[in-house]
Amino acid sequence: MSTVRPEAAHAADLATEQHYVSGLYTRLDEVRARTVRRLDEQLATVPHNPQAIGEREAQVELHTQRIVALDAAESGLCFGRLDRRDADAPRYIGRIGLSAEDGDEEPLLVDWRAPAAQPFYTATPLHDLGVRRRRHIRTRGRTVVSVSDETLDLDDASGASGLTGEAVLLAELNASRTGRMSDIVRTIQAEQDRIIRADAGGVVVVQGGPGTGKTAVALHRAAYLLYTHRERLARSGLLVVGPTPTFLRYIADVLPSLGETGVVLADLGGLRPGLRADAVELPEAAEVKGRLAMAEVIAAAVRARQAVLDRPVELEIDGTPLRFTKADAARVRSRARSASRLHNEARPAVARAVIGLVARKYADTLGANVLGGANLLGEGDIAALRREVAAEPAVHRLVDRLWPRLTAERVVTDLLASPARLAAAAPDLSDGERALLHRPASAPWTVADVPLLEEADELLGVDDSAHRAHARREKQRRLRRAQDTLDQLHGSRSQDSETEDESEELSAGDLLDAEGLAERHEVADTRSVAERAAADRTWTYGHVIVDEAQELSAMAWRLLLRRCPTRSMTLVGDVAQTGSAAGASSWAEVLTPHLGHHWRLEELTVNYRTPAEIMAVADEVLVAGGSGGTAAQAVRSTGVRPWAQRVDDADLADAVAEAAAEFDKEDGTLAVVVPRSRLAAVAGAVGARLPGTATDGELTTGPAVLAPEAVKGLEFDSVLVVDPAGIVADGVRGHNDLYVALTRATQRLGVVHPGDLPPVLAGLEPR
Ligand SMILES: Nc1ncnc2c1ncn2[C@@H]1O[C@H](COP(=O)(O)OP(=O)(O)OP(=O)(O)O)[C@@H](O)[C@H]1O
Repeated sequence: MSTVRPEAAHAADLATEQHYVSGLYTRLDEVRARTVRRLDEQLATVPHNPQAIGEREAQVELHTQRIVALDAAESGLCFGRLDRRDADAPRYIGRIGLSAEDGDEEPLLVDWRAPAAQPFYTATPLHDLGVRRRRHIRTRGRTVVSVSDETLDLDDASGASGLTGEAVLLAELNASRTGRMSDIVRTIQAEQDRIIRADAGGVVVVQGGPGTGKTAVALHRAAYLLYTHRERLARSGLLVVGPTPTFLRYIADVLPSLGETGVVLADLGGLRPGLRADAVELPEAAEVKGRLAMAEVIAAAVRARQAVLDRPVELEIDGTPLRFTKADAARVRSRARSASRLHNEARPAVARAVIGLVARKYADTLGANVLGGANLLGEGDIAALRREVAAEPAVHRLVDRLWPRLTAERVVTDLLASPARLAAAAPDLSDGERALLHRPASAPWTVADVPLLEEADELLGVDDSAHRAHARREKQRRLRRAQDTLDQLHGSRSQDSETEDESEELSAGDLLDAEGLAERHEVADTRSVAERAAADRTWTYGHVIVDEAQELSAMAWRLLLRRCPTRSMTLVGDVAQTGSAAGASSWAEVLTPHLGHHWRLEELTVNYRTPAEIMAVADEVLVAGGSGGTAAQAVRSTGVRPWAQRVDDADLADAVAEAAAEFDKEDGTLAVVVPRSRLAAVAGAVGARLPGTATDGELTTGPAVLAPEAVKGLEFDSVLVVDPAGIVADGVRGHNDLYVALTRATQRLGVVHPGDLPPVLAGLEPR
C-alpha cells in the first residue's frame, strides 16, 4: 500500500510539491511579518492606567504566542497531502493552519489538529474517508527532499500492516535519538489519533505497554485540546504531570515544537509552589504515606492542635485576677469548630470567643454589685472592657495556645517528629508503620510528603482577616483618591468652561464614578496563566494530564483531583511498569475510590520503540513479574540480538565501562541502568572511561548512568542493564523495574551480570 519511489523517478512530484511548499513558506513569512508589526505597535503604546496595561499585556501575549507558533512551524511546516475523490484540489496538512490572503474557502494549509486533517491519520483502504491518496512530504529546511505515497486502494489492502505511512514511520523509528523527545505529528497512528482527539470531558485512562506512544499521545492531546478549546484552556490552564524532573526535561521540547508554550509541566515533588521535595526515603515509608487513610491521620493531627486545657489559666487584666477554666476552653473549641471547617479561618472566631468570655468575667468582677443585685456596668462600659481585654498580650497568648495559627509544614513536621503525636493521630497504623513515618524535625521533604502537606493545607485554610482588613483599607484609600481626582476635574471644569459647547465635552467624571476609577488603579497582574497557575496551590486547571500515572499513590490522586474539579483528565500509564509500592496494580483498584466508575479506558497495542528481539526477552520478565500488564506488539525488528555477559563481581564496574565504551561508538544515546547500591561505583568507572557521562539526569551530553526508577518514561539507542538480579532484589516491584530497564532501548541491549543470570533472562545470547 505504501510506496517510496526513488527520488529520480519522483522528479515531477518533487517539483510540484516544492512549488506548493515554497508558496506556503512565503505565506508563513507574510503572516509572521504582520504579527511582528502588530506586536511592535502594541509595545509602542503607552497605557495610562492598570486596566489599559492589562489589555496591552493580553495583546502582547497573544501576538507573542502567535509568533512562537509560527516560528515553531518553520521546521517541517507541511508534511502531508490528501487527494480526495470528490474534490479537485488537494488538501495539504501541516503544523499550523494558513489561509490565503483573500481568505479563500479551502485553506492553503490545514492544521493537523483540525477535523479536516483527521483522515490523514485515520483513513484506511477499508475506511478511506473519501481519500484517494495520502502523500507524506519530507522537507529539510524549506526544501522538499522526498515524497511517499499511499493509495487507499482496496485491491492493495491485503498486505496492509495496519500502520499509517509505514515507510515514513519506520524511518522515524529507526533514527538515532537525541536525549530529547520529539513530536510525532507526521506519523501519528490511527489508534493514537483516536485518543488524541477524544472528547475533553471526563477521565480517560490510556493503558499501553512500553513504547506504545503514551507520552507522545498525551502531549499531542495537550496540543489538540489547546487548539480545540483554546479560549477555555487559555483561562484555566493545562497541567502535565510527569514522574521525575529528568523526565520533564526529556519531554520539554515537544509542546513548544507544536507551538504550545503555555502549559505547566510538573513532577509530584514540584507540585507545591515554593517547595522542591526530592529527598530519598524508604519505599516502605512512601507507601504508608501514600495510603488514603493518611487523609484522616492529617485531619486528626490538625484537630489535635485545637487544644483544651489540662488546668485553668490564671490571667490578670489591669490588676484584676481572672480564671479561664477548662470548661471555657472546651466551649471556645466547639464554637470555633462550628464557625469554620478550616482551622486557620476559625481563628478569628476563637479570638472573639476568648475575648468575650474573659471580658464577661472581667465585667462580672468589676461591676458586681456588692449588695448582690444586677451588674452595675452599662453596655458602653462592657464594650470598653472588651477592648481592654482584646489589647492584653496574655489573652493573645491564650488564643495562640488554644488555637495556634498553623502552616502545613508545621503540622506535618511536628506530626512525623513526635511518636506521641503519631500514636494519637494514627491509632490504626501498626507500631512498625508508625516507626517508618517517624523522622527528625530537620529531615528534608520527600515526594510522598507533598500530598500530606497539601492535605494539611486543605484543612488549615488561611486566616486572612489581617489581609482582608488591609485590602479594605487600601480600597478605601483608593476610593478617596479617586473621589478627590473626580472632584478636582469637576471643579476645574465648572471654573474653566465658559461656553455651553465646552461644558458638553465628556470628561473622565462623566464616564466613571469613583469606584470605577479606583478599580482602574488596582494593580494589574501581568503574569501569564501558566505562571499564575504554577505559583498558586489552589489553582484549578481546565485539563490535567498525568504521565506514568500508575506510580501515583492514593494521596497523590486526592491532590491531583482537587486541582481538576471538572474531572477533565487524561491519565496515561502501564500497570506492568509500576515501581512504587504505593502505585497501581490495576486501574480500577486505584481509581474507583476517587472516581467510582466515572472513567473510561483506552488501550494502545503497538510498541514503536523497542525492537522485537529485545521485546522477546522483556516479555519473559513481564510474565515472571505477574503484574498483569499487556505486552505490546513490536512494530519493527532490527536483527540485532540482545546479549548477556557474565563477569566477576570485583570486575563489574570496569567490565561495564568497557561495554559502555563499545556501545558509545554507535550512533545515538546510551544509558547504563544500575541498581542504586552499585550506582556510585559504576558511574565512577564509566565516567573515567567516557568523559561527558552524566549521573544527574542530563540526557543530551553523553552516556547517562541511572538507577532503574530514574529511567521511567525515557529511551536510549543503546542500553546496558547492570546486575539484573540486583535490580529485581532492590525494587519493591523488582520485576517491573527490570522490565522498564530492558524496554528503554530503541536499537541495542546488553546485560552485564555478576553471578548467574536470573532464569527469566535465559533468552539472552551469552557473550
Ligand atoms: N506514531 C508515531 N510515530 C513516530 N514515532 C512514534 C509514534 N508513536 C510513538 N513513537 C515513538 O516511540 C517512542 C516511544 O513513545 P513514548 O515514549 O510515548 O511511549 P510510552 O508508551 O510512553 O512508553 P513507556 O511506557 O515505556 O514510557 C518515542 O520515541 C516516540 O516518539
